[in-house]
Amino acid sequence: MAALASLMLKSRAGLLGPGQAALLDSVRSASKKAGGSSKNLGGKSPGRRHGFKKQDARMEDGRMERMESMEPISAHYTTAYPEIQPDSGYESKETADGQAKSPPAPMYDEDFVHKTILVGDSGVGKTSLLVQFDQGKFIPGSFSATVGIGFTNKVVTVDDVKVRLQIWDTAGQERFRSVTHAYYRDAHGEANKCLSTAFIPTVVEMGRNISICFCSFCKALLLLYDITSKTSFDNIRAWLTEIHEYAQSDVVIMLLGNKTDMNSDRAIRRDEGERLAREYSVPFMETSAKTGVNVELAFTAVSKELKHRAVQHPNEPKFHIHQYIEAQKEKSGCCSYF
Ligand SMILES: Nc1nc2c(ncn2[C@@H]2O[C@H](COP(=O)(O)OP(=O)(O)OP(=O)(O)O)[C@@H](O)[C@H]2O)c(=O)[nH]1
Repeated sequence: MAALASLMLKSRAGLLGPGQAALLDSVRSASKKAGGSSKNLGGKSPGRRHGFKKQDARMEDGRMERMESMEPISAHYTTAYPEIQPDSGYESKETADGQAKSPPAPMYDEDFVHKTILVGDSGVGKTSLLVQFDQGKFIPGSFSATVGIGFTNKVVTVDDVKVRLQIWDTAGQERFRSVTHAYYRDAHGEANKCLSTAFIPTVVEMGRNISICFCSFCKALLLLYDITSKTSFDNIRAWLTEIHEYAQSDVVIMLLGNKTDMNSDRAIRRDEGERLAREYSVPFMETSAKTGVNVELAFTAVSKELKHRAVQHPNEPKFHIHQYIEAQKEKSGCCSYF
């Protein structure tokens, strides 16, 4: 509609090109056929809008253009011409009966990519968890440690919207990580320490290193331990300390106790995981990259949290990741905990 107003302004100023003049003519004649006029674009419209006030017609040089040829205060639009729709720039803040209108609900940008990282000691199952989530399979066999980093793009549909995750799989082995010597500059030019950087050995051998600074862009973090490894569980505190020191303060963190299919070799009881998670106020669940238990739920819960943090609709109840996981646990009667 703004485009139409602009066409009419140009028309009055004699600035229309041939194509634009033809377009304006066709809109006018279409409007007439619909029982309206150039003032009233289709009188059979179910929608009523306020707009085309004089201030709407302010020209670039600040002069006001008179708009008598269009209905001055209120006009109708018609659904018979879907290309002619009111745009938000002309929307009034009041409804027809003078009531204040609530602002339009914010839209979630489905093109936005949320960077998510898997961290934890070597061998806890980060790569396996990602493969299970991405491909729905578990590749058994000999363990080969991740070297450097890699990422997988995945789209998760939550609440009918698409949440794009870029999931980074990091190397758990210390020799592939450097925590203390890397810095990044934030949007304000401030130097900040990195949570973790990954060195890719072949590049390092060539005298250079490529480092990825996770804390500068990471929106969510899945922190894993292996329920059969006490060491990996004990190291969670160090990981969380590091995360809290270096990561963005609003990063979504989830603690996962992986390899629940190996219950007979369990070294860490479920309630120990729950207690640790409570201590750090992070959601927790036990997973198995082998059987797939809770793998999807972990990523869905994080996606929902990210989406709700990105945009909160005014009338939407606040999302609580803990409650969501608890509810899913009740639904499935299975295996997710805090
Ligand atoms: N039984 C069982 N084995 C698992 C599970 N997850 C991973 N594994 C096995 O554990 C070993 C290590 O798994 P990875 O996924 O490579 O571990 P990682 O955390 O990526 O290790 P790094 O790359 O060194 O950081 C592999 O032999 C996997 O097959 C699981 O849920 N259950």
